[in-house]
Amino acid sequence: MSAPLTLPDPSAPATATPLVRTVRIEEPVDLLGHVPAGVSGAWLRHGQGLVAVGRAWSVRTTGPDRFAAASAAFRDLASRARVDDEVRVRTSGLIALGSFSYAGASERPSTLLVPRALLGVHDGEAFLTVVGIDEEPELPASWRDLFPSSPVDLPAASPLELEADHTPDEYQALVQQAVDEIRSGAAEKVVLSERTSVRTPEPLSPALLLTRLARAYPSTWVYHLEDVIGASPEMLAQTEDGRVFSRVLAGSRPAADDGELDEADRRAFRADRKERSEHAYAVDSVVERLEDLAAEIEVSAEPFVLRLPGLEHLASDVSARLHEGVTSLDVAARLHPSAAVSGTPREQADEIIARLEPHDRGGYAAPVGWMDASGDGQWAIALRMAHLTGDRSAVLQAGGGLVAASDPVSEHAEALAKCRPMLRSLRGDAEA
Ligand SMILES: C=C(O[C@@H]1C=C(C(=O)O)C=C[C@H]1O)C(=O)O
Repeated sequence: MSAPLTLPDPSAPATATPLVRTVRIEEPVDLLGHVPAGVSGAWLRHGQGLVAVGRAWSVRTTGPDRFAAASAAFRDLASRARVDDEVRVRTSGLIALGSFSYAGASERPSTLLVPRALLGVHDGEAFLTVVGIDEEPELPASWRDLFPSSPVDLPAASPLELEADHTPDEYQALVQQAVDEIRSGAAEKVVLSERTSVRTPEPLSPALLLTRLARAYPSTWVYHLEDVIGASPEMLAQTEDGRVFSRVLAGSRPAADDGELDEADRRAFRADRKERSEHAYAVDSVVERLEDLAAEIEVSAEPFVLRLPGLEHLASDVSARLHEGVTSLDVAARLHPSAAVSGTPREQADEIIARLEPHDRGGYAAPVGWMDASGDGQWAIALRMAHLTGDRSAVLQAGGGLVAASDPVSEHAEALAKCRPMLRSLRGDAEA
């Protein structure tokens, strides 16, 4: 295995001292109304969270130890931090946003980044954090100077140009090949995915995409850092006060956008043997690995149905008491990739994925989130996402779990349904 490569930002020497100041904003703040055009990162849910501008410090890592290397660099930075925080809520003070790559062999670096400034809302309380490296951070006269209003949402200009890596027939043949390998005993579950390249008529605006995603999918964790952007329904590792929470999704079906779903229909989905087995692999993968880091693990007695616009998932919540000193990123690193995004057994599934998927997954299906100086934080799985690849180009990626009973046509439909949140936000309309 290659040694991990750690690339600290050249502007931040190893002795860098972060000076952090968080001040309360007395007036109510509509966070989604203040995602500025130059946003450098974001984490949004139910209208709360963090919006970032600039970069005070960052570390980039690659290789199988990319999590540990990034974690060590941030811990080192945090040990020197001087923090003046009058708000003292979960997301105030020294915060790093992060996006990791799916594979240890990926060429795309994983990043932890401390922004120059963060606008935050937590439990209705608004605040501004500013960070200086080796110098006092400057507080602006008004928080609006750093976080002006979000770009104005214009109606869609003209249609997107879309090109999937495969034709529907080709993708279904790949699914069939994976299913055949599963039937022959090579693995029990494999999560295969498809990429769709998009060209847009107008330059892409991460700020606009974020506000659209957060407004249309308020219950998801909407994220952006570096080249990834999306609206994830799946929480890999959330820690607070010595406890860890993980929401495992596996087993999906397209659903109506609104209107109440027939209860009998939903019961049938929950009872479906194929969906349940797909789901069980994912839950087991999380529970087994959590055992190394936590005790008193509790799992939802029965999977519940998580409803999103256009899609439903079987979901289980897992919680546990963390062993002393274990950080949110330690948990994310241990759980990644769970069988919700790789398969079972993990090594065999990842081998099949690397063979059948034509491209490196980059940040797709990998941890994305934030962490504070104590190591507490939230790491979602970067799903329902795009890689921003150019001024007017992005690559969407989505897939689904395959077991011996999977059907290529419905799997293809599921992968397409999972692209809809990003397609809709790219188009700026309700149709996708
Ligand atoms: C792989 C994706 O989603 C994952 C796979 C699911 C499934 O197979 O049912 C459901 C949710 C996610 O864990 C994706 O969105 O691309």
